[in-house]
Amino acid sequence: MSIETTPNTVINVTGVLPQENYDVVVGRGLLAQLPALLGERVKKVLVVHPRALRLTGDAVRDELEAAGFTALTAEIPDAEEGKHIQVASFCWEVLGKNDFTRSDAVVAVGGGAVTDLAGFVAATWLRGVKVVHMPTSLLGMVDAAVGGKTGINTAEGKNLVGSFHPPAGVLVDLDTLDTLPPNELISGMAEVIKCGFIADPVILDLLEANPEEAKNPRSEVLRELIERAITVKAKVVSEDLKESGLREILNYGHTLAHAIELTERYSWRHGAAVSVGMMFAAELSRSVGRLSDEDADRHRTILEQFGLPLSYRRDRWQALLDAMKRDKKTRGDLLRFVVLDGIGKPGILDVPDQSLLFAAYQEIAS
Ligand SMILES: NC(=O)c1ccc[n+]([C@@H]2O[C@H](COP(=O)([O-])OP(=O)(O)OC[C@H]3O[C@@H](n4cnc5c(N)ncnc54)[C@H](O)[C@@H]3O)[C@@H](O)[C@H]2O)c1
Ligand SMILES: O=C(O)C(=O)C[C@@H](O)[C@H](O)[C@H](O)COP(=O)(O)O
Ligand SMILES: [Zn+2]
Repeated sequence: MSIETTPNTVINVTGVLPQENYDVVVGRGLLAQLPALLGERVKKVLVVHPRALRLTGDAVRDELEAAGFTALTAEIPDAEEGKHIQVASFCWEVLGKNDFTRSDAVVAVGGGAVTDLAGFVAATWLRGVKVVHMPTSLLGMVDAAVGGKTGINTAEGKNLVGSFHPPAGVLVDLDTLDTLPPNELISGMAEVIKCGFIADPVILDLLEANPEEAKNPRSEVLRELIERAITVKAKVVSEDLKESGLREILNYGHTLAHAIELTERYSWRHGAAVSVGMMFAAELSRSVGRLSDEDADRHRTILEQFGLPLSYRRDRWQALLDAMKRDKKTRGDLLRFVVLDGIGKPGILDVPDQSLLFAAYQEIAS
């Protein structure tokens, strides 16, 4: 009798220099690949994980110790609480007290908040050490762990401090999704849906045809969705790591989303905010005649199908506008939005006239 196993999928990301190329491996039981990925030069490894993933973090540390590394763990606060300068400072202290050198490494085990924080710590320690991401949330797998954006939040907004620091590799172990709470899976689905709207319409077809399977961590449908979304992201960041143009499309829905997250003091899941942000971007695209009614309405149907939020408070407009002025795509007084000219056809809309934004917001305000 033979046990059938699906082979791992490897998606390559091209770096600025050939030695900066890396692989995103998608499969099951991938922990054994970590030592080789870190390489022989690395002697010490800091495994960064949140409280909720203590057992997984310990398992990673034990695997590394067994392979001959000196490995230690840093347990950080959960979710957005972890993306804080004091948490980065705590990690720097651990690295300093344990004499981590430029040939040592950081491994992130957790959702997007952990990969953002650990990536930032790796980017800044001694001006840059190796980082490997082991994302454990859907959102981390399809988005945060790939592409090298790292960062923390400040009192003024989301991800306002950070750097581009691509990982040496990403291990997307689908087994970790078994313990992910369902609402977190739905949050990650918003970024999958985003990839469908900006680049890969097959994602939307798959979601519409298989809504239940898409939510099943063990299904082949979810695996295909994950691989397709990673492929979208990998292609974009391979062309434009530092967001000088094309990469802005990955920010579809995010201008309003980040403003909502700040206004809600990070009590909203990132994907939920992105869902409302995409509704807004679709309305904006429709209002300037760039997106058809049919394509704009498809946002509502798909997002609703997954129980993602579609609207936000009418009375918060001024606070949202103030926060959006600090979005990274803003240039001086000019707010800029990723819009759609059709499914899979993203573009940029410069908005000097705020009444246009207010009108689009009225369409999604509740
Ligand atoms: N750098 C990027 O390119 C990029 C892209 C997208 C999002 N992000 C950032 O990622 C963050 C959102 O990521 P997220 O949605 O993964 O949030 P998260 O990291 O806060 O994780 C969500 C929750 O799920 C828990 N969790 C994660 N994996 C688990 C598992 N396997 N089992 C049980 N619990 C688990 C976490 O402990 C947390 O409570 C945001 O800060 C966002 O800004 C960054
Ligand atoms: O990778 C990117 O580029 C993205 O925009 C992906 C987004 O999903 C992600 O939330 C990212 O962290 C947003 O970046 P920011 O530069 O707007 O903070
Ligand atoms: Zn995002």
